[in-house]
Order: sequence, then C-alpha cells, then structure tokens
Amino acid sequence: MISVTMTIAGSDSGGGAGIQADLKTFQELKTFGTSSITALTAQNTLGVQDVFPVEASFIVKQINAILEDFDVKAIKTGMLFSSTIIREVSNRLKDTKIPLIIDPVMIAKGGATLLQSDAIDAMIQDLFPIATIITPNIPEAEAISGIAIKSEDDLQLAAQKLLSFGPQVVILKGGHLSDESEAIDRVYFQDGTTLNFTAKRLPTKDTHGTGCTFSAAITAFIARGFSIEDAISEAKKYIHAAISHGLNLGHGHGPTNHFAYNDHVNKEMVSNG
Ligand SMILES: Nc1ncnc2c1ncn2[C@@H]1O[C@H](COP(=O)(O)OP(=O)(O)OP(=O)(O)O)[C@@H](O)[C@H]1O
Ligand SMILES: Cc1ncc(CO)c(N)n1
Repeated sequence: MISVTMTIAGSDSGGGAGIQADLKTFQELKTFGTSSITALTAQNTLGVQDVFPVEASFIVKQINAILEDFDVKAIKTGMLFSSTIIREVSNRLKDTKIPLIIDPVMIAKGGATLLQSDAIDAMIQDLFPIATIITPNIPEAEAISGIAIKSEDDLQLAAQKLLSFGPQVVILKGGHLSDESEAIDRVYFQDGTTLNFTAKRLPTKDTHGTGCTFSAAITAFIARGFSIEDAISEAKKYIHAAISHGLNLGHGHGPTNHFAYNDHVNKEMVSNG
C-alpha cells in the first residue's frame, strides 16, 4: 500500500518552495502527500511580496483531520512563522511517535522573514526534542546555536549544540558555505557517528525551494521504510538531479525540476523501496 506523508508548511504561490515543493516531491517519490498550511505567501522567483499566517488553532484542525483519517508514516515541517504556531504544532505532534523531519525555515532567498525572531526559542524548546531529523542550512544553524560558523571546527561545535537540543540527527546543509566546489551535507547522530554526503556544487541561480525539496525527499523515503542514512543519500540524489536539470522559469531564483530524479536517476529504486 502507498505510504502517506504529511507536510506542515507555508504555501508558495510561485510553486517552487513550501507546500507546493513538498507535495511535488512526495508525489514523485510515490507517496500520498497531505498538508496542513501554516501561512499563505504571495511569492514568486523574485521574492516574497506578503505573508498571511493561518490561525494556530486552524493549523491544528488540519493536522487533526489528517491524523484521524490516515496512517501517516512521516511528517515534515517547513515555514512555521510564529512561536504560537510552533507551540500548538509540537503539542499536537508530541505523542504521535511518527518520524518528524524539521526544516527550520527562517529567511527566504530574497531576505523575507518566514520565522519571527522570537520564535527560535520555541523551536528549540518544543520542536527539537521531538524531532527525528533537523535540516538547518549554515545561517539557520548559526542563528539557532548562537555559534558563528567559519571553519570545520565551528561546524562541529554548532552541530553538538544542535544535538544537545534533542533531535536524533542533525543535517548541516553546506549549500551556503562560500567558495566550495562541492555541496557537502554533514550528518551528525546522537551516538557520535558522523557522515558526509557530497555532490558537485552546480553553478546556477535556480535554487528556489532546494531546502524544502531536500527535507521533503528525506520524509518520503523515511515514510517508505528507508533507513535514515539511505533516505538522506537518496534525497541528495533527488535534489541534485532537480537542480542540475533546472527548468529556467521566472525572472529570479528559478525553481528546480521535480521530474529529473525519475527521468534521469531512478531506475528501479522507487519500485523496490
Ligand atoms: N548549487 C548547488 N549545487 C548542488 N547542490 C546544492 C546547491 N545548492 C544547494 N544544494 C543542495 O541542496 C540541498 C538543500 O540545501 P540548501 O542549503 O540550498 O538549503 P536551504 O538554504 O535551506 O534552501 P532554501 O533557500 O530553499 O530554504 C542540500 O543537499 C545542498 O547541499
Ligand atoms: C512558503 C515558503 N516556505 C519555505 C521557503 C524557503 O525556501 C519559501 N521561500 N517559502
């Protein structure tokens, strides 16, 4: 039977990030995607024009509607916007035992605020202790850990600090470390194990929604029963293919190509998984 996935995130009217990226990824990875929308954004490849948050109680109503009807196998969160939303969502999820992947979305590529600055504490206190995986990029890891990341040693320190907040696994996405020819994602487990997932850095401006897509792909593979390590490895292939076969749409940071994994990478993995 097909596995059910859920995303709790904001809507991107431009279709490249947020709920839209998540549902496209869930679909391409052969899971049945459901969603609880936390905020509307008026957004395109050039930036975010406005944000309209949804009432926290209505976000929980959407989650209830899904969980009361479906056997959800994995959940991801994206844009959560406020401390009230974070508290209500974590309160609803804390006893579910469903694997939870948290993409701690804070700022859009154009600079718009997708998480109010006073909401970081709520994320640390309420959401990270119940997380299976958190997937910060470098600026997010810096804001959450309070450690400026300029070197490999800083990365280690920040990762240890993030692990101390309680998630089982921390993925530090290297997409934002400058002058590297490789896009390295470093994975840290509570038992001290670390793994690096490396791919060639692709020279493109069309990276709108890469973080959303990567965490949604991890969520889909976990829902289908992959181990955490295999889910990350395969999600890295999904996002790399999606960036390399860009669609050249819009006038700013264009969206990635969700068809690329099945068209160019996956030959039998999806039917076997
Ligand atoms: N130019 C690139 N070439 C190859 N891989 C990339 C590139 N940019 C990002 N990635 C990969 O895409 C994934 C998402 O990382 P990224 O750092 O872009 O997330 P993010 O900053 O959270 O994205 P967003 O701005 O959508 O929130 C990671 O696996 C990262 O290594
Ligand atoms: C709704 C939404 N969520 C996440 C991101 C981060 O890419 C974005 N730009 N918009």
